[in-house]
Amino acid sequence: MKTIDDLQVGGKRVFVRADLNVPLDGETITDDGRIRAAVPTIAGLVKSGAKVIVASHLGRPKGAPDPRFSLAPVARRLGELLGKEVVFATDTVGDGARQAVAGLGDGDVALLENLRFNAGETSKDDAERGAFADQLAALADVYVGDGFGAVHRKHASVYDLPARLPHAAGHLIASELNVLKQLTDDVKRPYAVVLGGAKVSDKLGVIDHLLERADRILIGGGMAYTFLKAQGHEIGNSLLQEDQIPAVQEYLARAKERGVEFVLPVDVLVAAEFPDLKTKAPAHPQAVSAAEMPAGQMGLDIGPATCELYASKLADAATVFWNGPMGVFEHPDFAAGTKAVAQALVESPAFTVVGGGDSAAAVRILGFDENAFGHISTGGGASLEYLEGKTLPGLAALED
Ligand SMILES: Nc1ncnc2c1ncn2[C@@H]1O[C@H](COP(=O)(O)OP(=O)(O)OP(=O)(O)O)[C@@H](O)[C@H]1O
Ligand SMILES: O=C(O)[C@H](O)COP(=O)(O)O
Repeated sequence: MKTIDDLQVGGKRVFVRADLNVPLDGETITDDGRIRAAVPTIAGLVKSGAKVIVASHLGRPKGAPDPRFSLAPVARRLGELLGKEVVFATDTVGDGARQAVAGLGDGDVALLENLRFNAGETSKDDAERGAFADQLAALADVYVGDGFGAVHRKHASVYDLPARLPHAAGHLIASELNVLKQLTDDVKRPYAVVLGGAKVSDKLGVIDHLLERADRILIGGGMAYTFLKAQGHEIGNSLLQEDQIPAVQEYLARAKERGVEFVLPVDVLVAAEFPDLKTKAPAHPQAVSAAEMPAGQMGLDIGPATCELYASKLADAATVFWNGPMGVFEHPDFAAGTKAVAQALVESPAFTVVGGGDSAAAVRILGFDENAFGHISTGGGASLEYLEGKTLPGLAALED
């Protein structure tokens, strides 16, 4: 795979596919980690005198313009971080984009509007995606793939566009792969993996692979309840992936056979309903045994005994990979589990990797110093699929 250093970019129009999909509260960016991670590549291109065209998706709009998902606030923040004007194009491949690109001098930067305002970006139809990629290709001379968080998506700007232009990987992709390779090639043991979060169906599959790799797997977040149910426990109204129960039972049996330690919550925090994340009104949580969750209640965080248990299981690990918050950390009543795991990682001498948009944001929003972790990956789904050994479309497309 060529890197950006192999390209001659001076005076050329360089299309940078970044992942600037940041959490927004209205027009306020609540965590700018992904924008900061994109800066080294963009700043390097500016320094080399390229005409830089940055593009990204934000959220999941339905293939048409939707102001809630505009990248305008991101353009402002990117400009602040670069210390220079970022011209914002009001569309992605229309007059706005063409004019913005035509007006670029050497070392200037434009950000296109959300790629997903165009149905072609995410289409399953090769021809429709290809037609959109042709329109994007007309804007640029060279392609730099740097949106690590989106490389697992077979989308026009990630997969089809690099085939149409000279291409290379940017600094973020290169540094993410450098770190994640250490978890696939020569991982230092004991290797512990902590999994949580809400995208349960996306993430259960990775356990299949981890059973061959990890020494210890700790489960929290919304994922834990499918495991507790599979063990025959009552889980009230907690998040459940019912169709995955047989798979989960098979994972538990295989873990036993292979001597992989599988650690599940021993207690959880429950409440009668999902908390209000806007008002943050007190949710009156109750700590209960994981084996005795009351019917009608919902598990929303790991409990205090589990926090201690998980901290002890992480204390002597040599490598830790963590994806997915332990609870609904956005509400103060259910942030303790995520804080406890983050604290355990900070105190551990292990090489620690935190992967995932929400997990990385949680660590920063809860006030942890990101430098206290070995690596904070900008990719959640992307890093998990990479660890699974899957071929990622956005990486395959950058190979020669
Ligand atoms: N018990 C629970 N019930 C419901 N939601 C939960 C629970 N525990 C955690 N969550 C939610 O999980 C969400 C994060 O999960 P997600 O799987 O998206 O994490 P991520 O991998 O870091 O992000 P991404 O995959 O988007 O990069 C948070 O918004 C949190 O509120
Ligand atoms: O947040 C992410 O994981 C990436 O930006 C990809 O977004 P997606 O899951 O909407 O494709």
